Amino acid sequence: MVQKGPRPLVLCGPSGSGKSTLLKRLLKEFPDKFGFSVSHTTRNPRPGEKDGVHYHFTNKEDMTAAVAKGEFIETATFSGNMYGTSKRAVDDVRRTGKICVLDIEIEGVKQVKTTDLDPLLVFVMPPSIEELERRLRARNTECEEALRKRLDTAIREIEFGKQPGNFHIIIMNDNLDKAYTDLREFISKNTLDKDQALRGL
Ligand SMILES: Nc1ncnc2c1ncn2[C@@H]1O[C@H](COP(=O)(O)OP(=O)(O)OP(=O)(O)O)[C@@H](O)[C@H]1O
Repeated sequence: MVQKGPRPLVLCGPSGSGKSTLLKRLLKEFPDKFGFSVSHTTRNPRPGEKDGVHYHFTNKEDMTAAVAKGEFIETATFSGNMYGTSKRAVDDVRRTGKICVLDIEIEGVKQVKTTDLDPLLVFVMPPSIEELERRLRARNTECEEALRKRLDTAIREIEFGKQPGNFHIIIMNDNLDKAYTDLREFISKNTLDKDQALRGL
């Protein structure tokens, strides 16, 4: 059972839409207000990624066993790799009194909606598929095949993101400063608990 605490924040959107960039800015500006739920993944670390910080890096066998034991809130397979949020990862953040931020896939969002987590649901929208491709190419973290898969998936994700009722807000990440301001404003307005309100926003 996930412990009660501040309402979590879910960031979802196609690969390359800017979730990590927005999240990094939020955590940098408000280090004492937000905490990142560290996901598990079976994919290999990218250069610079640290185990336990960016992800808990694991393998399919261990992760499948932990999922079977009911240790995960949501899991998804993406580009051939498993991803998931463990109950412990969310509890670790909630125990500190911070707002727990989850960066998850659409399948994960659907699963989270069936739990009592009750998060604020944010979809980060890229300006276009063409621009998404430009950004992913410039990031230079994927091989051609992985990039193609991400772009194909992005088309379906954008459709889901646009459907009314699937998210509380769609943040258009055309201009990064504008997208960040929109995100901050949304969180500020929707943080109902006065104690966790983002004073000074
Ligand atoms: N508004 C923007 N304008 C231009 N470039 C941007 C903008 N937002 C993000 N980027 C760049 O696009 C790339 C993808 O962004 P980011 O890594 O944050 O995406 P992501 O959604 O977290 O992707 P993934 O799900 O694969 O981790 C990065 O190189 C980032 O610097």
